[in-house]
Amino acid sequence: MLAVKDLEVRYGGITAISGVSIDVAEGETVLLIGANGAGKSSLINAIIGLVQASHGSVRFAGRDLSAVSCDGRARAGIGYSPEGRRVFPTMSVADNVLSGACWHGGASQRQAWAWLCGIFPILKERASQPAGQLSGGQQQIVALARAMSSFPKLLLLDEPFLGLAPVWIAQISEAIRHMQQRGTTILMTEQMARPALKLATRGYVMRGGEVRRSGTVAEIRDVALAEEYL
Ligand SMILES: Nc1ncnc2c1ncn2[C@@H]1O[C@H](COP(=O)(O)OP(=O)(O)OP(=O)(O)O)[C@@H](O)[C@H]1O
Repeated sequence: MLAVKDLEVRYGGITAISGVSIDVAEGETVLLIGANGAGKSSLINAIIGLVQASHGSVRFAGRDLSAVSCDGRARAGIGYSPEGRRVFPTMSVADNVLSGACWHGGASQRQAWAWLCGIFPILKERASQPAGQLSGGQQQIVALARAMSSFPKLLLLDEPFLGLAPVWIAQISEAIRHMQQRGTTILMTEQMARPALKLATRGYVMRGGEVRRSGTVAEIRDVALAEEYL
């Protein structure tokens, strides 16, 4: 479903990632693990189109995305939950969530809202409250629901557990399992290897902007846990 080949991302004179190639097959949950600065966000941002790759290619469902805009990639079926949640703080919880599928018609948005409130009852309880007033865990739920609201084929989750207490990690993990049961393909980054390894089928370990190891969860577990320690 996703094929990244020999990707390079530069910020001026800084090379954030280079020579990165990863594949994600339909229905898989693939983990990108690595410490701060490993290049995980740069890779995710290049896939969704927030940063321009200086070399290499990203293909989604057989289509080269190099000339496709960020919102074109979202419309093509890629959902994205950014590192640090990035909710719109003055917009209501409901508007935040539905902004993830703003090109959908009203019926589809109502269906998404009902579905998401069933998974996350807090969305309904806080629907009209400004999202900036929520706790970090609650904001992560808003960010995840926003990414899910377009019923994406591929879900990109950038550090969904960052800074969260165990109770919120459990809720986010449950929602990720829900998306897995729907057959959604997932690519997630994490520094917190332990909860992420429970969700993934395969993974890549990144360090210094490069993929250093890849394999099944069993094959990368030791290296991933060492990266978590780092
Ligand atoms: N906008 C930017 N301008 C300059 N350098 C950047 C920028 N964003 C990231 N970098 C650099 O690129 C490298 C990779 O950063 P990136 O954020 O992709 O890593 P990461 O693995 O996601 O780390 P973190 O978990 O801390 O976000 C780092 O050296 C970082 O300092």
